[in-house]
Amino acid sequence: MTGLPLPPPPPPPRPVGPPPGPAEADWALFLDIDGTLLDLAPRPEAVVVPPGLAPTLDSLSRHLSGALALVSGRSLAGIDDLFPGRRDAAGSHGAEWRHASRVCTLPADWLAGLLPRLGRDIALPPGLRLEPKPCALALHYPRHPAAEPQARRLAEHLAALSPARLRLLAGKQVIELLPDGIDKGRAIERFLTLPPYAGRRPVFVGDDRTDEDGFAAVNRWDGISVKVGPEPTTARHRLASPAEVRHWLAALAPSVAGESA
Ligand SMILES: O=P(O)(O)OC[C@H]1O[C@H](O[C@H]2O[C@H](CO)[C@@H](O)[C@H](O)[C@H]2O)[C@H](O)[C@@H](O)[C@@H]1O
Repeated sequence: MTGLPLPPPPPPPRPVGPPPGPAEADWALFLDIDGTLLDLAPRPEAVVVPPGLAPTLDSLSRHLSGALALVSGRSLAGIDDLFPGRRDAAGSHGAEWRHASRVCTLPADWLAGLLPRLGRDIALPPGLRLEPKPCALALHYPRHPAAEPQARRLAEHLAALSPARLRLLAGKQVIELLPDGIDKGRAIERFLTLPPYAGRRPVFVGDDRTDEDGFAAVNRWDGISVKVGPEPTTARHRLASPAEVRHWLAALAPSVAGESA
């Protein structure tokens, strides 16, 4: 009996090595939060910030003359709850952005129009948790992997209802709606046009599919892209876990080695 040929197996993760260290003084360091700096938790509010991590970031920031920014899917307010100090950051995947004292947030009338309808005249699948942000909406389906198609269908429905052009972004047990044209790569490139980031070699560490835009941008700038975890990636270096990231960061700034792991 002849059958159709089997499709080729998916390519294995690229054998990329660990990132270099210690930090060169001309790096611009961009760090994702969930799954990178912090271990994942069942709920966004359940993550734990190890006590030595913020001092490590502060020390590295000084070493890099301030060229360190957090680049996260969390809102800026959510970032500040975890890492106080109004650090440079891109929040909501870049829909919110803070550089020194300057803050930019995209208008989000589309979200104000949709939110009241959710659960009232738009049904929510069981197990779905909504996380509204200033200009993005995350649909979490924790511990319900089977809910992913329903979450995706709902997100597509909401995007179709919205007068704004939106994009869907799939992360770990989450689908997010955010304005079209927003991604972490653009957020990083925006920092790279401004002091103290301009002229430096970008380094971006992230763990999720939502970080691939950031890796692509950093690769274009001949920077150092670091994937956390085993999944396929376009990043050129790899670390196994957030604990490895924290060890690597501590070793980048020798004066604080061992504080944050
Ligand atoms: O870009 P990041 O800093 O990695 O943020 C991505 C999303 O992180 C949060 O959700 C994720 O982490 C939670 C805590 O570990 C986890 O419970 C959830 O399943 C993950 O999707 C955050 O809630 C989102 O707003 C961020 O976009």
